[in-house]
Amino acid sequence: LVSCAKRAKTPNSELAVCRVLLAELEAHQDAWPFLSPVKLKSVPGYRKVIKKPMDFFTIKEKLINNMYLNQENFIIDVNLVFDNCQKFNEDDSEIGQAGHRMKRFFDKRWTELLRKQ
Ligand SMILES: Cn1cc(C(=O)NCCCNC(=O)c2ccc(F)cc2)ccc1=O
Repeated sequence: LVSCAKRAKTPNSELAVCRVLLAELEAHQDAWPFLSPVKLKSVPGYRKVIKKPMDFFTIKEKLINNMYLNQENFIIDVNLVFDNCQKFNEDDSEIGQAGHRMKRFFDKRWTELLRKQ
């Protein structure tokens, strides 16, 4: 028998993992700084320092509107949230600490979910 070709992951099954993971990020107790876009008018300097703002609500919108072609683009946006946070906030600040905890959580869950696929 010819061995069946490795089943290609269809984009929607790839993105299903992204939806699961985003829901877990949003439910995390340290998610509060990232749930909505940083208010550029009320956070002095943010607009100048952070060239590509990103947040979990925007990521959810992009998932719903099929703006991610694959998991990679989703991961890039999630990491943008954490990279922006590290750039703008001191490591020992409230928001800086939340960002480090959220990044550790994301990295752990992503590898767990990917190993399962
Ligand atoms: C990532 N980042 C966030 C802020 C920031 O000021 N973010 C808003 C905090 C206030 N938002 C809340 O407290 C909140 C939001 C939603 C919710 F469901 C419960 C509480 C500033 C710099 C920065 O780099």
